Amino acid sequence: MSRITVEKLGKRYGDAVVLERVDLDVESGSFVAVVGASGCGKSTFLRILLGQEQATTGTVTVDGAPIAPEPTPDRGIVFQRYSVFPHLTALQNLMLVADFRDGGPLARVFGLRRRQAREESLAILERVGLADAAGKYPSELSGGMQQRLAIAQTLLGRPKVLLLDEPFGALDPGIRAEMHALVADIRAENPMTVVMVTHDIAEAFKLGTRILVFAKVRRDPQFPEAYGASIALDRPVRPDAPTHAEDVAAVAALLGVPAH
Ligand SMILES: Nc1ncnc2c1ncn2[C@@H]1O[C@H](COP(=O)(O)OP(=O)(O)OP(=O)(O)O)[C@@H](O)[C@H]1O
Repeated sequence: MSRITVEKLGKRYGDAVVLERVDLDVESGSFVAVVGASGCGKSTFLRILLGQEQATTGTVTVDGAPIAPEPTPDRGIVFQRYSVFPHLTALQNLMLVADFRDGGPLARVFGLRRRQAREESLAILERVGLADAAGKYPSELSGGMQQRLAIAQTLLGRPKVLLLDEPFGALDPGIRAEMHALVADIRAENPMTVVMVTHDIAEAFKLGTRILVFAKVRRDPQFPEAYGASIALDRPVRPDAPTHAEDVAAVAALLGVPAH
């Protein structure tokens, strides 16, 4: 597990300020759900946590160390539309991750470890409901199936920090509920720190242990790009208050949407 510390983070693209004064300390093992209006900088924030994007000001550390600019197996991400490798079957896509996790990208895993990697890959395919699709190529899978394969791929990497950018948005409600249960199970098996962006307030309260609302705290109607979003609300999800009615209302009010 990993502790994430964000201090005085700011991000601008040209003259447009996207994020400003973001301060955040995420305890190891937390599940932080981030909500906010479209375009307020949530994905940008995740890309900074991934190391894919540089902050303009401020610092981000994981367990006290700056974020490495290149991907590492410690951090896994699932995007809203994740592209898996098109020239590999579902099983091969997963075995590639197991190879990478167990020995780095150039390592070949032989013998017993390879058999274990295959078994583990088949097991997670089963858990995401793709057992019958092991030999299929991504182009032969529906969008929702590809997304489930992408989720399986990231979970198989057993990242210490899991970043989720609306990973369930395109899935139908039944499958989405199954994926929620899978993420909860995998978290129980392999403790990890999760930051998830979602548009769905109910999903945020269902999965999160803490809810953040990103919104502009300062505004200038003449110059809308002069100020960026920061954390406008930060609430723990209290297990003893199963309906979260007051907190849901506070989040919905900030987002300008009905609280139901
Ligand atoms: N590479 C980039 N260059 C210039 N502007 C960018 C870049 N990436 C994002 N932006 C701008 O930064 C702002 C924040 O974008 P971002 O995708 O982080 O928002 P978001 O909150 O994730 O939105 P959504 O909920 O719609 O996915 C937007 O105005 C976007 O146009």
